[in-house]
Amino acid sequence: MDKSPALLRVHDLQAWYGQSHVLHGVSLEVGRGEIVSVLGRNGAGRSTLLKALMGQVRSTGDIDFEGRPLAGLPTYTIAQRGIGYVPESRDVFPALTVQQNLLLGRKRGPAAAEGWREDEVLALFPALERRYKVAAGALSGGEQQMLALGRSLMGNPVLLLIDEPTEGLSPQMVEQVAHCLELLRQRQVAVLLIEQKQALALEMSQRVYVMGRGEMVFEGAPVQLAAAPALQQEWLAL
Ligand SMILES: Nc1ncnc2c1ncn2[C@@H]1O[C@H](COP(=O)(O)OP(=O)(O)OP(=O)(O)O)[C@@H](O)[C@H]1O
Repeated sequence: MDKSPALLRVHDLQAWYGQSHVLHGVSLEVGRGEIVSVLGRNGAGRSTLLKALMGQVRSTGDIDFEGRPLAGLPTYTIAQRGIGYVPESRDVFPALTVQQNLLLGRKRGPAAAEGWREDEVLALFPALERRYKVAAGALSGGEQQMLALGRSLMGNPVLLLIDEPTEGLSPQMVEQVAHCLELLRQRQVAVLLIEQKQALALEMSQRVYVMGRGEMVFEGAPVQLAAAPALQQEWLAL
């Protein structure tokens, strides 16, 4: 398949919560500037995959980013290497204002001259601009999700791991997230996306993985998945 050279290479990733073995040898690649989605039913292990990449759950396996190993490094160092992470949990500092949250995002990622400017991030998410001086804890859930995404851009990531960015958002905000993904693509920021809205994920992605019970069960182009109804029925239908 035609794709850019791998930016992220994961091989035989296993992960556990206590005694519970959740990832059973996951392998995947993300090319430089590539948007890749991981689809699956609830509980398939997609969020755990992102957490394992960020060093937040007990795991084994090889993880190489820009040709250097990542496994075993602390989350802070992984972020400094250029990987941004937007978890499902609306990860903002509630007592700090929108502005302060965005500025903290700048400190999380690698220092670089060509980072996202604050005004560019605010232009993407007008609700944040309107509430610039408001404490993040007073924002709606959807606005907090926008802020978490905006803050991760401020860290100037090379690769963004995004977990269900559109969950619970209004249609207008979903459009803003889609526009954000489009800009990431244009700027050659790679994305590993978990997205429950399958049509959106397929539209935005160059490649798709499907996960089932802690393993990858499909890898291919969105059109290949669309042409595989039996596979969709087995691993994606509710
Ligand atoms: N903190 C935890 N402790 C124990 N088990 C967990 C924990 N978090 C998730 N699990 C279990 O790990 C498995 C994978 O969950 P995970 O959240 O990665 O799935 P997912 O594909 O992201 O689906 P969802 O959208 O429901 O989060 C599930 O069986 C889930 O119950």
